[in-house]
Formats: sequence, C-alpha cells, structure tokens
Amino acid sequence: MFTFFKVKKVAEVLEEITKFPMLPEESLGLKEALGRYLAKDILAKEDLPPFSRATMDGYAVYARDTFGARESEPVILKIKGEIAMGEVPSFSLASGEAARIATGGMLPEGADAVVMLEYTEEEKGIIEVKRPVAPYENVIFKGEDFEKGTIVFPAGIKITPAVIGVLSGLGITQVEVGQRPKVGILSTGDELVLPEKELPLGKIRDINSYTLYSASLESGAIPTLYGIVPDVKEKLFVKVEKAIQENDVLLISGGSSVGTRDFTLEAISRLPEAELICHGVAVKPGKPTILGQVGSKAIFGLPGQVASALLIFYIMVRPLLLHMQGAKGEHLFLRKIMAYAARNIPSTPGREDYVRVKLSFSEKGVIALPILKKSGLISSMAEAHGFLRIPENSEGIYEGELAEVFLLP
Ligand SMILES: Nc1nc2c(c(=O)[nH]1)N[C@H]1C(S)=C(S)[C@@H](COP(=O)(O)OP(=O)(O)OC[C@H]3O[C@@H](n4cnc5c(N)ncnc54)[C@H](O)[C@@H]3O)O[C@H]1N2
Ligand code: MOO
Repeated sequence: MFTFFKVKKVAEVLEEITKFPMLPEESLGLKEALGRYLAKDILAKEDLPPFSRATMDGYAVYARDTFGARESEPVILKIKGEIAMGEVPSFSLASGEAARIATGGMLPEGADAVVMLEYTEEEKGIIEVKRPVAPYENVIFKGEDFEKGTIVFPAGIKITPAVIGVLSGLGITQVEVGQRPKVGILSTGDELVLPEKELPLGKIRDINSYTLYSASLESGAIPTLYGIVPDVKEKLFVKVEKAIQENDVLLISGGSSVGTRDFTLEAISRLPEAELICHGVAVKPGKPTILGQVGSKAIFGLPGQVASALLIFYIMVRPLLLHMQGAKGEHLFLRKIMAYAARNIPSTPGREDYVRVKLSFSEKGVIALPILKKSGLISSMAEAHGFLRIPENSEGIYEGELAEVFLLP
C-alpha cells in the first residue's frame, strides 16, 4: 500500500530545519547589506549621538533659570554667545546666561535645555524667556540612541534601512552577514507547459515554478529555474541530481503524494547520502510535503496544488532559507498578530490548519475572514493577507474567537 510513512508535526520539521548548517559569512558595505542577516553582534564603539544636541532652534539655557517664566513676567538671561554648527562651544554657561543654538548644535557645558526661539525675545545682548523649560527639554543626549560599549544589535536580525542608519551613525561601514542560499526550483508533471507556450487542452501552465522563484527571491535567496520535468522517474532523477549539486536547497513541486506517478520521494531517496526527514506533515493544506537532507543541503518535495506549494513555502521553506542566511528566533518566521475570526472555522484534531484569510479592521480590532477556496486555486493566495493557524489539538475556531494570524510579506 502506498502511504505517507514518516509524518511529522510542523514544529518537529521546523526544529529539524534549524539543525541545517548556516552558510558561510561574507563582509558587505552598508549599501549592499539591505535585507541580509547579521552574522555577529554589533557593538557600539562610540556614543550615538556623540554629544548632547539641541532638537530646536533657540537658546541653550540652564533649565532652572527659566522656572516661573511667563508672557507677562519673562525671565531675563544674558546672551553669552552663539554656538556654531559642527563646532565645540568655546565657552560654558553659568546660571543667568543663554547661548544662541541651532537644531543639532552642541550644548555648551552648564546648559541642560533649549528654549525655542518662539518663546523668547532678543534685545541688546539679553533675551526675555516667556515660557519655562524642564531640564533636558529639546535636547537629545550623548549616547541616547546607543551608549558606547553596549550591544546595538544581536546576531540574527534583519538589516533594514533603519538598521543601516544606526550602523552609519556609529561609523560601522562593513558588516558580516550570512551568504544567500542558492535555490533550485523544478516542477514535475506531464500536464505542465511553460507559461509562454501554446496551451493544448488537457495541459495547464506552470504556476509553481514562478511563485516559488519569486518567494525565494523575496526571502533573500538566489533562485534558479530548472524547468518542467515529465513524470518519468529517470528524467526526474537526473534533473534532481544536477540541481542539488548546483544549489543549497532544491524545491520540487508536484509528485510528492502517494500516486503511481509521484516519484519525488524516490528521486530524493536515490541520492547518495540522502536522509529523509519527513514524508508527510500533519498540516492542512500541504500534507504531501517531503523534506530530505543531503549533507548540508535540503530538498523539499512540495505539494503540487498551487496554493499549498506556496503556503508550505512560507511555513517551512522560508524559515530554512532565512536560517541558512543567519536569521534567528522570531526573525525566521512570518510576523504574527492576533485577529478575531469572522466566522466559525472547523478543523480536524491531529493536524495544524493554516487557513488563508483576508484582514479588515473593526471597532473590536483586526478581523480575519477565511477564504473558502480550494488549494488548487491560486486566487486564494493572491487574495490572502495571511494565514490563520488552528493548532493541532483544536476542533476549530469559533466566530469572534481570537486566533494567531501570520502575515504574508
Ligand atoms: N490518495 C491521496 N491522494 C492525494 C493526497 C493524499 O493524501 N492521498 N493528497 C492530496 C493533496 S493534499 C495534494 S496537495 C496533492 C499533491 O500531490 P502531488 O504533490 O503529488 O502533486 P501532483 O499530483 O503532481 O499535483 C497536484 C495538482 O497540482 C497541479 N500542479 C502540480 N504542479 C503544478 C505547477 N507547477 N503549476 C501548476 N499546477 C501544478 C497538478 O496539475 C495537480 O492538479 O495530492 C492529493 N492527492
Ligand atoms: O493539502 Mo493538499 O496540499 O490539498 O492541497
């Protein structure tokens, strides 16, 4: 009897995924580092900002001097001088004194706040201050972003434009990141034709190659298409053998189930040193998912159904690709929110369900509306904002109940 013989839970597969070795590091300049994952902790070698700075145009003052100042009863301060941008002040302030300062200027010693220009009047070497300022008002402090000697970012985080901003602010211009995994993608099935070809009746156009290619790119990998392989055992094996040599990860869609023309499992098993991690996952959709390991490389047999293939990509393949690049912890997974189910969603205990949902907002909070379409319909993924997870031991989610929703990137 044909059956799935090594069924694992999603959590078990994800645990196996984090055992794959990470790819070697490479050193990149800031302009090339966007979207990559830090391979090492980043330490601040200096304070950011390096000195206390004004955040408003006005006058640097000693805040206590301004207490009680009012429009009708302004406080009078003597102007000590002007602070030039980009220069260290050549004087310090004593009580009763003020200094002209522009946004970003360096606070002189003795000053602990800035009065905005609008609340002052200057005349013959003095200013009238018409509103009090609290200590530290309109100032950002030396080291307020990051203090010298502290860890700015731990290894494993994603480099975003803001992270690049921090690094440039700290004078860190080269970063160590994990290399991008190479991903080979091939589709199997006698019924498939390339999208650009004529479509004879009985055939369908290849969708999975392109969803998996673009999702791999979006996950920071370097994908290569290996085309369509017909349901011929030997042809599949030859293609698989070549593709796994040339890549870190191979994605084969279709033929992962238990039909007489489903050869993916055999093709993986025939590879020298191949180990089967799972054949079948307790998940819906996507039960016919295979994961094999060949040395440090991974081969996924993904379900042929177009929505299932892409969904399993996001749940299992993406975490592997990110892990290989050096991502850690929550950075491996899609961002998660809690949302209220818009209707009852039944489920079968013993497997996790990932229900494609559309999100909307109500007074109550975020509402998740299940998309009740079959997994052979790609429109169900194109419409989805995310996946609502129904845990393994649950018989479903009631309308109005809160559930986890993973957001699509
Ligand atoms: N007896 C059983 N039959 C099936 C089971 C099962 O547990 N027992 N599982 C079903 C589920 S769930 C899925 S999903 C499919 C997956 O099977 P395969 O991975 O072997 O995929 P195929 O049979 O090759 O294809 C399924 C479906 O998807 C279409 N397809 C395949 N590749 C592409 C592509 N690149 N682009 C667009 N469409 C594609 C294919 O034409 C089929 O319609 O098995 C069920 N059967
Ligand atoms: O669970 Mo299959 O993966 O229906 O589509």
